[in-house]
Amino acid sequence: MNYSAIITDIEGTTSRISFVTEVLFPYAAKHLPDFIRQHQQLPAVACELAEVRKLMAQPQADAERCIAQLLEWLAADQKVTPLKTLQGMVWADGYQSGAFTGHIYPDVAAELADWHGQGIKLYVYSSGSVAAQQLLFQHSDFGDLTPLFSGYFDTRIGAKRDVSAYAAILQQLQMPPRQVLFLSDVTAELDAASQLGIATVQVIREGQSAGKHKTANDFYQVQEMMQ
Ligand SMILES: CSCCC(=O)C(=O)COP(=O)(O)O
Ligand SMILES: [Mg+2]
Repeated sequence: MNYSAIITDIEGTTSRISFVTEVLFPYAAKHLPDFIRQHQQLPAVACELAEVRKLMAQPQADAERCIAQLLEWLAADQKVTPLKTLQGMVWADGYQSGAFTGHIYPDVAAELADWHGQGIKLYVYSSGSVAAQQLLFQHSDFGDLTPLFSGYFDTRIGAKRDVSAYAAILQQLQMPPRQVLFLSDVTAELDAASQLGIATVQVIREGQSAGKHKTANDFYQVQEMMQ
C-alpha cells in the first residue's frame, strides 16, 4: 500500500517508554517548581497557569497551589495540556544543557529517512506539546530529525483516544483517510483513528498486542508491510 502520509506517536512507538517515564518526567518533576516560581510573570507561563486555575476551578489559586496540582497530574501521567506545555519548556533546558538526548529507536531513524525519501509526508501526534516533540527530534540520539517532518499535532487538536482529534488532523492534512497510516502502541488510539478509515499498525516494542490492529515490532516491519 502506498501511503501519502504517516503519523506517528512518540512514547512506546518512536521512543522507549522508560525514556519518558524515567528521564523526562523525573526531570520535569525536579525542575518544574522552580521554573514556575522564577518565570510565572512571563506571558507564556502565566497563560498556562491561567489554564491550570481554570481546570482546577480555582481562579484565585497561587503559584504554589498550581505547582502542587501540576505535580499531581505529572505523577498520575495525566495528559493535561497546560502541564504538557510547561513540561516542554522545562525539557528545553535539559536538552540544551546536554542532560539528556531524545531517545529514538534505530529503526525509526532509518525508516523515517527512507519514507521521507519516498515522498511520504511524516507527522507526529503525541500528548507531549508540539514544542516538546520538536525538541525530542531535534536533539535525538541520531541528530536533528526535524527536517524529515511536515507537521506536529498535540492535545490542542484533541485527546488521542477521541475520534474527533483524527477528524481534525485529516482536515488539516487534506487527505483521504485510506492514504494515511497511523502508528501507535496504544490500542485505544488506533481504535479511534481506524473508526475514520485511517490505516493503523500497532507498534509492539515490549509486551503483547491486545487489539485487532496489524502489528509490527519495529519500523522495519512496518516498511515490509507496506510493500
Ligand atoms: C514529546 S515527548 C514527551 C512525551 C509525553 O509527554 C507524553 O505524554 C507521551 O505521550 P504519547 O502521546 O507520545 O504517548
Ligand atoms: Mg504511545
